[in-house]
Amino acid sequence: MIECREISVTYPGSQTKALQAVNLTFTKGEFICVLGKSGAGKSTFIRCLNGLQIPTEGEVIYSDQSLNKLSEAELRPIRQRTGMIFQQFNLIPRLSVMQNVLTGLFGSRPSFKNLTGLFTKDEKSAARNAIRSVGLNGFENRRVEQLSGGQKQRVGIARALVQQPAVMLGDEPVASLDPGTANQIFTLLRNMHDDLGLLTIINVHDLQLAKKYADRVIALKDGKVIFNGLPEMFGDREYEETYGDE
Ligand SMILES: Nc1ncnc2c1ncn2[C@@H]1O[C@H](COP(=O)(O)OP(=O)(O)OP(=O)(O)O)[C@@H](O)[C@H]1O
Repeated sequence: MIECREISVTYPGSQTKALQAVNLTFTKGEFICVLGKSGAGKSTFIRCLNGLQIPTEGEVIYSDQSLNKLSEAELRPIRQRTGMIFQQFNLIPRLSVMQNVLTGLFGSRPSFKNLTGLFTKDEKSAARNAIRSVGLNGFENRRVEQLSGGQKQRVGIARALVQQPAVMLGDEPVASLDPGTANQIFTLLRNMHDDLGLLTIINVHDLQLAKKYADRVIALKDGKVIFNGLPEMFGDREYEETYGDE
């Protein structure tokens, strides 16, 4: 479904590669966690998967299309089917839960419609269903700034869900949450993944979460893949290699 062929990223003005010749293949139905210490290249990697970052070398193939070769207009439907959740939630704090979730539909509508802020009955109903499925029934009109971190991430997930994603990407989505809430969010993501048959790829700092929820673990170090396999094969030696003296 997604294939990374020898992708490398060098940021302008930087001497080092943030990603170095990464070769990986991802299939529908897989739930994958990407581990690595700060600066290992996890965010850069996730951003390459939906065309937010175009590799300086190599290419990402998404359902037989090379992302390098697509125009912004051609990338749009791919991004629309790719839900993305973030560490800092990337919500609009002063707007309601409902209004934030509806922004997930922006990519599928003509821009002039987004300027009006008007949504159809069906769109509102889809947003309400997404809000219900993340456990926030009754919070539709609550302003996001009044919610806890875990509730905010649920709104982020509902916004991704309303896009009817085939792929769900997460860039450290639980890094700002306490361990109990982080587990609840991962349980929600895993259930959603199983129900909808998604491909889910999530950056996470916490090895225990990766071991508990992932089908496959990938570890990055200095932009290189140093582990790619079953969570139970990621042992002390792999931990030491990934995190070193952290
Ligand atoms: N916009 C940028 N310009 C220049 N260098 C960058 C940029 N973004 C990231 N880097 C560098 O690329 C490398 C990989 O960064 P990246 O953010 O992908 O790592 P990460 O594993 O996600 O780290 P963290 O967990 O701290 O977010 C780091 O050395 C970082 O300093």
